[in-house]
Amino acid sequence: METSVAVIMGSKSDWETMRHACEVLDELEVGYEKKVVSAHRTPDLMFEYAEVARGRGIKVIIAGAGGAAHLPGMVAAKTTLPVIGVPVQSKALNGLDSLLSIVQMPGGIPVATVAIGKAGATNAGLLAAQILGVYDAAVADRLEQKRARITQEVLESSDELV
Ligand SMILES: Nc1c(C(=O)O)ncn1[C@@H]1O[C@H](COP(=O)(O)O)[C@@H](O)[C@H]1O
Repeated sequence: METSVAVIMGSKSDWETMRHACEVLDELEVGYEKKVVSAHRTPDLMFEYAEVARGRGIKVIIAGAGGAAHLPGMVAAKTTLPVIGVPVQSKALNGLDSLLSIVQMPGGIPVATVAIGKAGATNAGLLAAQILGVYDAAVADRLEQKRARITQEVLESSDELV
C-alpha cells in the first residue's frame, strides 16, 4: 500500500490520542507512516522531515501536539502539503493551550485544526482520507460506506434507550 499520509506527534505520550487517527486510516485502507518528531526537541529533524515529505510521496500530514503545540504550525511553514493539526489534551489546561497554539495561525500558513483529543484525532484521519478521496475513487467509496455505517449505528441506537 502506498504511504500517502504522515501521522506525526510531538511525543510518544501523544500516541494514546493519535492512535485514533491511525485506526481510521487502517479502516479506510489508507497507507500511512507514524513518527515522533518535535519542533522543540528535534527541530532540525522536523524541518528536514517537512521539507522532503512531498518528494517522498506524502500527500497529507496529520500533526498532533499538546501544550505549547508548535509542531503543526512549524511543519506547515516548511511544506505546502495540507497539514491537519490535532490539539492533544494537556494535563495543566485541558488542551485549550494546545488548541489555541494550533488554530491561531497567521494568514498565509494554514493548519486545518480539528477538535481537542480523541474525536479530533478521529476526524483528522477522516479528513485526510477525504482529501485523498478527491482524486482516489476507491478511498471515496470506502468513505461513503463508513458514513452509511455511522448513519445506521445512530438509527439503531434509539432501540438501546431502555
Ligand atoms: N507540543 C510539543 C512539541 C512541539 O510542538 O513540537 N513537542 C512536544 N510537545 C508536547 O509536549 C507534551 C508533553 O510531552 P512529554 O509527555 O514527552 O513530556 C506532548 O503533548 C507533546 O506533544
